[in-house]
Amino acid sequence: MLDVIAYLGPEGTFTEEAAHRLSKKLIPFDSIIDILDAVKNGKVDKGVVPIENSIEGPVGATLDLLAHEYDLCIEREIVLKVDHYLLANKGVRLEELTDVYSHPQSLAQCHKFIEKMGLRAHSTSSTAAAAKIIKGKSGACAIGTLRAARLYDLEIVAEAIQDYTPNMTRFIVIALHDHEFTGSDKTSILFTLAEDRPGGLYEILGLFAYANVNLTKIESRPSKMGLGRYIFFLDFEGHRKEKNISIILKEIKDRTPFMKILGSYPMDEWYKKR
Ligand SMILES: O=C(O)C(=O)C[C@]1(C(=O)O)C=C[C@@H](O)C=C1
Repeated sequence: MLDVIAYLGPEGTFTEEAAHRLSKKLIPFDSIIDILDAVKNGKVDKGVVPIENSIEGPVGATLDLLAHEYDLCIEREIVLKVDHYLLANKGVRLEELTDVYSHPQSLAQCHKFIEKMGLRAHSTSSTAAAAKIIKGKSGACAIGTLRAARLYDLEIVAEAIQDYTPNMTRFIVIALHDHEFTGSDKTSILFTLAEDRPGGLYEILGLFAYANVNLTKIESRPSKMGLGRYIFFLDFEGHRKEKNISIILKEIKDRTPFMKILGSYPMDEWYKKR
């Protein structure tokens, strides 16, 4: 039985492309919080959301919702190569364009192009939403996918307009439970420090170095408790049920006021080929 997967819609988004790697039974949602809600309430089996990009960095909404609002698991990661296309209504020439619409992440990943073209930028809930919005809109263009051009009958006026190439976005698959041991896994956690003192973060990171566990990502996000108070997000190689990892996680739990294990899941092929 194919899983029913929630993704950031409408049809034609990069998140849809990532979700298609899991299943053909996809349901579009307008926002990341709606996707997490659908997973939490059992309306879908899983949800696919973006978590970081190689140009723009973290997707704050995903990190903040997983930290503060939802107790859900990361079951898998999907790394996608993202090429942004400039889409416009049929017959419109590049020099006639004045306004560009797209998801904030896409606008940021194409910042130099937008500046060079002198376009006014407008944020939308997704790239495909932008493609629908510009239909029939004079002087308007959208940054989106090849599929969105076909779905919404738009012309491609410029290709691969992102500021840097390759441009990769990492998505996570959110479920109620995380993955069993597969032998080449990653684990994601978050934690806060008891106090702001020299060596506080070093002591936590040192637990991994001492156990020869490789960290693949560290990110700090505001804890919302005041300036200078952070939540730290860590990704590292290994499964939470492996003995050496479980010992580290117990140590962190004993030394920090707040720690969450977001999940253990198979490492995407992209990381294995690096
Ligand atoms: O709007 C889309 O097409 C999305 O899938 C969202 C999203 C994102 O939020 O990062 C996904 C991949 C790209 O980095 C640009 C936008």
